[in-house]
Amino acid sequence: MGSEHLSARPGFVRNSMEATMKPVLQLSPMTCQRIREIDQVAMEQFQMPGIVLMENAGRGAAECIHQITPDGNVLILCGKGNNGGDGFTIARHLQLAGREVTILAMATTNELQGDAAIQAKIAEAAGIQIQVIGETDETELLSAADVIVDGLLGTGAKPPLRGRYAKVVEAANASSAIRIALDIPTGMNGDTGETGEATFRADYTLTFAAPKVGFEKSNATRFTGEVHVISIGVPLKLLRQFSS
Ligand SMILES: NC(=O)C1=CN([C@@H]2O[C@H](COP(=O)(O)OP(=O)(O)OC[C@H]3O[C@@H](n4cnc5c(N)ncnc54)[C@H](O)[C@@H]3O)[C@@H](O)[C@H]2O)[C@H](O)CC1
Ligand SMILES: [K+]
Repeated sequence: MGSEHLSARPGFVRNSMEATMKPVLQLSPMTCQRIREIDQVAMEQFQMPGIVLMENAGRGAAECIHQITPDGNVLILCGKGNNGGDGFTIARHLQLAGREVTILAMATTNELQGDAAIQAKIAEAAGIQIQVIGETDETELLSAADVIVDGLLGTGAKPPLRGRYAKVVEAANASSAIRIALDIPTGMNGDTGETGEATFRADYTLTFAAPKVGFEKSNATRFTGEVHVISIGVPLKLLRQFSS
């Protein structure tokens, strides 16, 4: 029996957020440095390669994006670091769910390093459309998007934005698309909540592992929008080590 008949069967659990498991332990807000310590402990003490953390982050974020915006084309802005790597990962999972996905990358794949480079190569092999800034009409891409995902900068960046990042963020803010930030709205300091003149104004922020302390600062919600915490799949024992 083809899968298309499965959903007709009464009691069939459709793929939805309800079907996605949530950690039993929610971590309190943390600094970016503390979050990076979670990565380090996961890799060094729990033998979890970084690419596994990124795959978990990307898949969890993709499921949430598909739940928040069940249809419409998605433009994913990918920076040069692992925040961008999350974006490449998300693109594959949204494509798998049948969504129309385009990536606007701030660098070519061979300029990327580490886990981000791996995810970008997988996305390329998967045939996902990747446009590189400066080699495409980004204004056209941004104005045509129904959903814009901000995978430009995360915990590894400190404002003010350098180079073309500010222009892309301002063009995204001017669009009528639903805006979803990955981890931290680009342009915001995750520790202080301070925002520069160009800060991604998100309707939703999907933040990894734990909320960032900066999100609690005044007027931060103007840029984070509704915050959802996305699990990166580290063991409960590790979460317990980091829960205050
Ligand atoms: N444990 C977790 O939560 C996990 C988080 N993941 C994701 O990884 C990013 C952090 O990645 P990292 O490579 O350390 O840094 P970024 O991608 O945020 O940025 C680095 C990148 O940006 C350039 N840069 C720095 N400052 C600026 C600036 N002011 N203007 C322009 N460009 C800047 C810098 O040169 C680098 O190229 C985290 O946020 C999560 O999204 C993992 O995927 C999973 C585990
Ligand atoms: K971001």
